[in-house]
Amino acid sequence: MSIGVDDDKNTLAPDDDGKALEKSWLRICSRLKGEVGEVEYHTWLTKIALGPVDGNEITLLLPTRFLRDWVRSQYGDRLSELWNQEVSSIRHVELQVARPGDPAAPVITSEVAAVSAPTPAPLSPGLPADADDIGRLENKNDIAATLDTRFSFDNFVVGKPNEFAYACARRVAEKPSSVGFNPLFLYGGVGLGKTHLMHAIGAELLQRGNVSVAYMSAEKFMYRFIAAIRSQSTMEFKEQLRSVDVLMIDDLQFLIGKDNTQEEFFHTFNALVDAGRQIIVSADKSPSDLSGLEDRLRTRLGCGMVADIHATTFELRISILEAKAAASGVIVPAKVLEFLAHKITTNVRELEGALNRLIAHANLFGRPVTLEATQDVLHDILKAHDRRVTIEEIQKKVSEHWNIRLTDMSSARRARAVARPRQVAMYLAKQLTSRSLPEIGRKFGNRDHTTVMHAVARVAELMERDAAFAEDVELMRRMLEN
Ligand SMILES: Nc1ncnc2c1ncn2[C@@H]1O[C@H](COP(=O)(O)OP(=O)(O)OP(=O)(O)O)[C@@H](O)[C@H]1O
Repeated sequence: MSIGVDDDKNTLAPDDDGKALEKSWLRICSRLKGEVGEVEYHTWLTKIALGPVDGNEITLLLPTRFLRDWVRSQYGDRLSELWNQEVSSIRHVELQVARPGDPAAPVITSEVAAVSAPTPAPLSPGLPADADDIGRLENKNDIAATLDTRFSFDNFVVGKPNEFAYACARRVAEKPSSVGFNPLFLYGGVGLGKTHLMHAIGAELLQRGNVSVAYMSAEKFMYRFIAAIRSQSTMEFKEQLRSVDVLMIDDLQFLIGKDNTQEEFFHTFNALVDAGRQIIVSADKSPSDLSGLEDRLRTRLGCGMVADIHATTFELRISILEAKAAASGVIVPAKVLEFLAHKITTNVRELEGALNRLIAHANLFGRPVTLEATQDVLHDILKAHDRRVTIEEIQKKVSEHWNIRLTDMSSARRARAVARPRQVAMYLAKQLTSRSLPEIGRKFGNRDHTTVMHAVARVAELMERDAAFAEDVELMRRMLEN
């Protein structure tokens, strides 16, 4: 969940009392302001506050979850780059929700920083902002990480592609360490809900009480391990890890090629499983496909329950969007949800990000969400997902289907046998690409954008009235999308 960059330039002095960081933060704020402009900066970025630094990670705090998610999706990478440029030892920016009275509570916000010289901030590396979401652990701070309370079983939308993984996760949350479910190995493509399920398991276990849970990414595991070696406290680190009831390691593929960390993980893994503790691991591939991991580790990882999260289906994407739209309280028309589910197909995180942007826009400007507004607000995202269908392909397929000449897509002929397929092609160009109306018009013999608008409206109207025609157009769309 943290954002990282790689580069080595300036480093943070070990005895830095926070002043250098404050100065860096001031410079970052002023650069950001210059880059995004006054309005954006004041809308989204003035509420960020400096949190603690822990090794190569700096925490930035935001007052609400909504702002945290927004800043993460829109500015996360840039913040990370800017921090790394300022202090090369900082490779990760962790965005968290601040809590009042938190020991690591923010003192320097970007708002303060942007207008006046700050007073020094106490940058004590205390508990993370969501400290009480952490499982009960001896020496809590060292190995525990926050569980993200956004991710629960209740808000995980279940469909065919993920029902098995979901059932396994629930089972482990109810009865950890059952034979056959230890380890639980969750795998699947990027952004399909592995982390969500792990956090949900953690939250459920903690709610049931009396267990200690540790969750961390494999990357964090490695950094902690290296830090322990540096500070000559590996024994302590091992003991902490081996004292938990449930250990969850996310994105295990990160350990490929990191032989020493793998070795350490292998021993921890064995010690925990042998002691009857539960291990939950996620990765982007199945244990047998994780070439680059040691064989003995792969074999052990595959010994328990291996559950695959498959790519989403259109139906699942619609259900996820419906659930998230309902939770936001903003009315998002079914047409818009379908449009998004058609356009963004591979990654739920991106799908969610697109919806969040629409919702933020609607909230900010008090305007209803419409298909037109969606195409406008999400122009950049849609463009990135557009590569599959070009207007030329649409014209070719439609001409073949209605048996007209390809040149008639641009000709001035107005006979219905030609004009109707041309209108359908314009309609599909509007639906399946992110080209603007004037751009589409140009591709159809330099027609005016109002002609395209008329064509789009006419085809939509005909589809409402004529089921056979609607079926034809839908068939075209599916053929073009595949
Ligand atoms: N079935 C689902 N129901 C609700 N939300 C989902 C579902 N699947 C994924 N998400 C959401 O999509 C986003 C990405 O999910 P998550 O971080 O769990 O993916 P991941 O598989 O761990 O990705 P990565 O491979 O990048 O680690 C999260 O905000 C999560 O809540």
